[in-house]
Amino acid sequence: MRIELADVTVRFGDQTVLEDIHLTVAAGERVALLGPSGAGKTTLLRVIVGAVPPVTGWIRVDGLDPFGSRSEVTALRRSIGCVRQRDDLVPGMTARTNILAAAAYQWRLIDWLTVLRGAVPRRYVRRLTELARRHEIEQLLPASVERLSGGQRQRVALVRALLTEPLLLLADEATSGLDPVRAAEVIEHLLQTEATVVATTHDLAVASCFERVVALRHGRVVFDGAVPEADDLSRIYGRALVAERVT
Ligand SMILES: Nc1ncnc2c1ncn2[C@@H]1O[C@H](COP(=O)(O)OP(=O)(O)OP(=O)(O)O)[C@@H](O)[C@H]1O
Repeated sequence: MRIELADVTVRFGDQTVLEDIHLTVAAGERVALLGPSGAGKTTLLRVIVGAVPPVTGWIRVDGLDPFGSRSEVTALRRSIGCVRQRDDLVPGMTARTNILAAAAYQWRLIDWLTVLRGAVPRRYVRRLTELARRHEIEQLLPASVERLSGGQRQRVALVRALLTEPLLLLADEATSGLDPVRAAEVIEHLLQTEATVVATTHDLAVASCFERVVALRHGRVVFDGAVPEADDLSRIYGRALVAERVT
């Protein structure tokens, strides 16, 4: 999905959180949104999904307005998958049920009944099997999510986001709290999808896995291009922040 933002400014009360954002992401592109805490990364994702309205500017996702008519909003929400900062898997439920619940808004009664019996509705069987294999969570599906490690939970959250075949995948700090090896694995899995991907991160090592980096600072785009070298970043953020790997 192609994303276009022009002249987007967001304020919360007196605080300007995003200022004059101009950004175009081509269909199929993979973009890391890099920046220190409070830079406005999550807010930018929330603008794209229509959760936070800008005070100026406009947004189009595949030509649709996330703040437009009900049919536009419904079409967009069905085409967008999200992996959140702290995965919001439901405790007490298995990984399989958590993943299937993502498709709940598309369910018919027969699907609900199938899931209540502990099975996968027929129309999701093939896709769940394929995704579970690709993202190496087949063995984890029957496990209660509390028993999974952070990296396993993030892979379950990723499969949950992909089950509905999103054209746009938004990942908000999908690797936070993971060690560098597990973080790299999650990113590798994230980048296997054919969807357009926009992923926020504090971490330059994570950002460097992407073909394009958009860096935010104090709500403004301060870099947009191929993965910057550390020297470029030190100009952008100052040496102290780079030393902390933009945390
Ligand atoms: N709903 C809200 N109401 C008021 N202020 C908010 C709201 N959401 C975010 N903010 C503020 O906007 C600023 C940017 O927040 P945002 O979560 O977008 O930053 P971020 O770059 O994603 O940070 P982090 O990496 O820590 O998640 C912060 O100062 C935050 O406190």
